[in-house]
Amino acid sequence: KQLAIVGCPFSAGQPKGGVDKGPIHLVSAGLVNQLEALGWNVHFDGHHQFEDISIESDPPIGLLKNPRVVSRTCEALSGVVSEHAQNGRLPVTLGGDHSLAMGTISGTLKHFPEACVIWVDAHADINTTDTTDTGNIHGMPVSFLMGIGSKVPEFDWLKPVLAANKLVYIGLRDVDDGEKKILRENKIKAFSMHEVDKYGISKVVELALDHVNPNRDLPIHLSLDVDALDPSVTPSTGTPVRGGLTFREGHYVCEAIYETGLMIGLDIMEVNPSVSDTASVTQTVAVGCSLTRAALGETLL
Ligand SMILES: N[C@@H](CCCCC(O)O)C(=O)O
Ligand SMILES: [Mn+2]
Ligand SMILES: [Mn+2]
Ligand SMILES: [Mn+2]
Repeated sequence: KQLAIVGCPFSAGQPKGGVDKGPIHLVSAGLVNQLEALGWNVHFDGHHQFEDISIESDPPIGLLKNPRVVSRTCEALSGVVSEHAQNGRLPVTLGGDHSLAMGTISGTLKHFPEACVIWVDAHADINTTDTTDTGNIHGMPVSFLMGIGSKVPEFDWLKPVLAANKLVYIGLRDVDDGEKKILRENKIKAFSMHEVDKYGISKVVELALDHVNPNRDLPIHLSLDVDALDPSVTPSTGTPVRGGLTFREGHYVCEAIYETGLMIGLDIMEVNPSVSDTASVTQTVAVGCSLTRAALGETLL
């Protein structure tokens, strides 16, 4: 069992400093040893300093902030991730903000074009250049991966690789009006916190898999934003939203996806060790590590 930890100190998809330090905190909390203890052969060749991608100037394009840095970083990340997948290593990307998913998901889908994506998040991250209110590209990766909305030439390298029927959300509770319209128009399946309350998390995971992976024969890319969990569980993140997944619900999702034996890509995103006090940071980093372990085979018995 081979995996590669791809540490991505990156924050240009959103305005808050600190999320670039997420990967460093996760690794220094012992994640490599923890995964080796689960029997994984872990490839970790240090954090990829994508941010040394020198951009002389990166003025906004419309509302979009840092578009060139985000685009070039994701393009480089896509190559790193697909190379690991090519070499039989499961890429585990540690963010960094969620705009990086343009790189991770295009990278894994290059090698596993029939893969489905399970997006665990408080947010849909599917704004387009026309619908974004903030211009923060971490709120937009899914629209770029699906080729929805007006083209942005800087992102021409990213071809539409994700079909609506291969995407499913779990944990949504803070979706912009423009995004709600996009979800409806594209018939994208989403299990919000209302459905989690209504059906319970195990039924939600089963229904989500039934939708994108009915025969349980397609590879799965799990893209997890730690803000999917309640802020009482993962407080140190840039866009916290009340009413999220409990500690156990978050871990159940990861455990259940591991149990399918189909996971070929994992993203652990939006840990921001600069948000909140030390105790909150320590807790959030510890939960990030335990979610990662749960997605990679750690069991309670
Ligand atoms: N929908 C908001 C918030 C996005 C939050 C992004 C996070 O989920 O990665 C925006 O577009 O700025
Ligand atoms: Mn490497
Ligand atoms: Mn997100
Ligand atoms: Mn989010």
